Amino acid sequence: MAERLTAEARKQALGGIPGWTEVQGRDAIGKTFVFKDFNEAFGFMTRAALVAEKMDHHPEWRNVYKTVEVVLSTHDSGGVTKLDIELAKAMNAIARLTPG
Ligand SMILES: C[C@H](O)[C@H](O)[C@H]1CNC2=NC(N)=NC(=O)C2=N1
Repeated sequence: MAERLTAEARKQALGGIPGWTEVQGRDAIGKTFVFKDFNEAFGFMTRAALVAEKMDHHPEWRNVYKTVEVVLSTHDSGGVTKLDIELAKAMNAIARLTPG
């Protein structure tokens, strides 16, 4: 099982992934992506879902029209691990290919 990052390691990792912040009240990270329209938002989710499934690491997320709210946490470990950081980076890379 992946190990939870220390608060310090989490903070440092977040510094390298623009837009991601700590979720208040739980050991998780989050980002709200805003795209041009629903098509772009859902395209992002489709691409991200394929990566998540390949990683066997799955997001908590909510889509309303062109906005996708994402929360990442490693449920098996009860907090943020390197898997969440990897998926967050992958999502940022995918979002760059999905113009908002
Ligand atoms: C059995 C399977 O590998 C686990 O349940 C995986 C699936 N996807 C997961 N996703 C997330 N975000 N956290 C997990 O702990 C997790 N565990």
